Amino acid sequence: MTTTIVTTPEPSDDGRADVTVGGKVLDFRKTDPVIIDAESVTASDHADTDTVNDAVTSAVNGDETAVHEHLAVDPPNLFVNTSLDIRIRNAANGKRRPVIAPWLRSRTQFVQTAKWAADHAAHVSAYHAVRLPLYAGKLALRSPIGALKALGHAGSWVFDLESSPLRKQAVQKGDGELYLKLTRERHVAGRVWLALFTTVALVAGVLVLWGFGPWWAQWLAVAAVVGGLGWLGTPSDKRIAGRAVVTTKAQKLTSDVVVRALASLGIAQINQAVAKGGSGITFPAPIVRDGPGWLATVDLPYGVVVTDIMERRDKLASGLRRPLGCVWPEPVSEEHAGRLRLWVGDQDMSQAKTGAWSLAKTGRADIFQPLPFGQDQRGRAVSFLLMFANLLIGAMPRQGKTFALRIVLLAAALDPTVQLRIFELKGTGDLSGPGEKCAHHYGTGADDDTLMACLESLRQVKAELDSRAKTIRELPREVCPENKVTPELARRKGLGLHPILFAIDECQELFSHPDLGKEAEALCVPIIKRGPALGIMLVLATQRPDAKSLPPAVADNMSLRFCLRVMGQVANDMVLGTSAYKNGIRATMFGHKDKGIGLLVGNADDAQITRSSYVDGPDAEKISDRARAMRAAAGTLTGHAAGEETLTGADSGPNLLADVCEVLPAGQDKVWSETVVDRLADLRPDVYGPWAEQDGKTKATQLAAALKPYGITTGQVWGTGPDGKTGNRRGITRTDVVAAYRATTTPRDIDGA
Ligand SMILES: Nc1ncnc2c1ncn2[C@@H]1O[C@H](COP(=O)(O)OP(=O)(O)OP(=O)(O)O)[C@@H](O)[C@H]1O
Repeated sequence: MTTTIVTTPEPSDDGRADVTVGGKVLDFRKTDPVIIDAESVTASDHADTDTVNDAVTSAVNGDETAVHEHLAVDPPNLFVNTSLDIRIRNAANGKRRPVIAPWLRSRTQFVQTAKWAADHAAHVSAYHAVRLPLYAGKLALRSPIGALKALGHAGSWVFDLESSPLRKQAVQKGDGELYLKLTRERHVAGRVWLALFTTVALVAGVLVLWGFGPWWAQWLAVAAVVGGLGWLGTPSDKRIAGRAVVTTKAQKLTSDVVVRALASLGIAQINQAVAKGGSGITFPAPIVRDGPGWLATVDLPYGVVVTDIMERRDKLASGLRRPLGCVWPEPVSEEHAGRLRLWVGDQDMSQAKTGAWSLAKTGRADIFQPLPFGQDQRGRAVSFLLMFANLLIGAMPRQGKTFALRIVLLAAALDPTVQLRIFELKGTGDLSGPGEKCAHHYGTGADDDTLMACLESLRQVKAELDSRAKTIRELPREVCPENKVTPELARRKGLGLHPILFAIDECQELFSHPDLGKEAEALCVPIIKRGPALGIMLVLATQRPDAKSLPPAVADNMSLRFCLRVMGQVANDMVLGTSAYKNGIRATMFGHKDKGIGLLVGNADDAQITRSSYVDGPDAEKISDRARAMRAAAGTLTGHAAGEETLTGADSGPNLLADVCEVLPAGQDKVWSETVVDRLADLRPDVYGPWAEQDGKTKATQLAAALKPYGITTGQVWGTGPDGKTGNRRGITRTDVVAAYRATTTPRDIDGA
């Protein structure tokens, strides 16, 4: 096998030197020769020989044994001068650094940085302030030594002791001329007089200060003298003040360290590759600083896939000599299965300080824009667009599922146009902030009443699907070109297209209920499928992601998924989607300490390791108060938050209006009352079955009586019966029912448009 030796071109200003090989830019950072396997450089690699020759000197070496791949991937230590043309070319290719640092351009980042600087200064000042007596004691103890040193230096200067060795040397060499010259230059007499004068002046100054000076000046003088002498008397290897902040600088990540760590995983192909005569491990890009850590891109030996590395993350961390929470291997999905992106943080992600949630203190959210959610392992903000999507959150117990859900609900609460329906089926009141203060429907507990109320709310939302679809269908094209809810439509008076966020925490309680589970599934599936375009978002959270607790028809159709630590492949795939585990998207890699850290799928091309922002209970209450005030001002405080009970719960039976809406499909505007009753009996035989057992006229009277409290009247309607007979009979108008139903669920118009 032949080997092409490529000498590294001279680096650019920033220490980078780019070589174009095979259409890819290889970025070298060292001046060492780089050896790449000739097989990896195809004919096309040499097509643009001018480009390559500018930077690359190729030579063919027939030595079969020298087939190693060593890319100069380690960060540079030296700045090397470069010729002007290469500098210009590299500058043209290079990334321009911003004229004004990004943190100075972003108000949030500026405030964060200023806050950090103020905090830091306050900490350092407080640290040293409490240690001032200690520092004073140290200085006082060291001041006698300092005084002796000062006298020594002064004596040596006055009597010109520094030149004494030179004079001795002149005597030893017998160089009389030099001796005389050195003696003439001594000026000892002048220095003695100056020293005497200075001493007298000092003594006089001390006496004057002692006799006539104010007390503070006397103490200041004592402090200055003792401090100065103490400083002089401090040994060079000792400090006076301690360190207020100890920085733990993480070890630089180099290719050697990465190869060593990979070799420690016990994977046969890697061991063969790194053994003498093996093909080695290649780095298609240099190891670079990336946020608060290092990023290495590695091409694993043939046959090794990234998932092999991910499932040995703990061993990899041991090989890198870093805490587990610092080591984050990921596949590079757009490349081959053996390309590994390894990010090694300076600090354990679970220990690293996350910034405050951006909406924690001020600001309002817009549901049509990405909602701030957390940070990735590199400290970059992670937000996602919940509008037109559904979200599934899953995890083992106590890993941060409810905290993550709460962030989403608080963000939605801060957009007053969003109607919240929140059911927290654990019963601990974790979501009581947004639930009690802002939600249209709110329930807490796993009892039958709460489950029935949740189901009833779901029925209402399900019934909304048809009425919203009809509303959208009937809107002029220019108003609704995409046939979906827009911010303008969501605010339009009377349209009833306001966004609805339906959240169920511990949804397994509902889905696994022997009587209600099936209906809950039947309601959620169409909401998940049709809801997003109609402005309805479903957010489910569960600690038991299995087929019984989370029906596959529900789990399969969720578009956004956030999975915190889970134990196995089944739970992983249930939350993150089929084959996620096989594709290396594994929330099983998280440990017990990784609270709030999970994989977010559906927001970007690749799964994002994300830590949800931390907002504790008291802070959530304050944010909810803010959101409630916004809603009150916008006139969107409805239902539970406004003190009205629009849910009937188990005892009061299902919602008649929602049910009538459901059995009257869009397009059937006028329907005989007896037909409506028959359909209601089909929908819910246990409730409406007895109504349907009566004759046609009685059925109509029964329905009229039931609808009367809602202001709905019946009238003569032309229609066709099940037997095909047509005629004029008592019936209802669909628009009347929809309008009455909306009056119970729709918040008032936001902007009065
Ligand atoms: N983003 C976060 N950062 C740091 N710690 C967090 C974060 N989110 C949650 N935690 C910690 O994890 C603990 C458990 O969180 P949470 O109550 O959300 O878990 P859970 O999965 O909902 O639990 P359960 O299954 O019992 O309902 C919290 O008490 C909190 O201290």
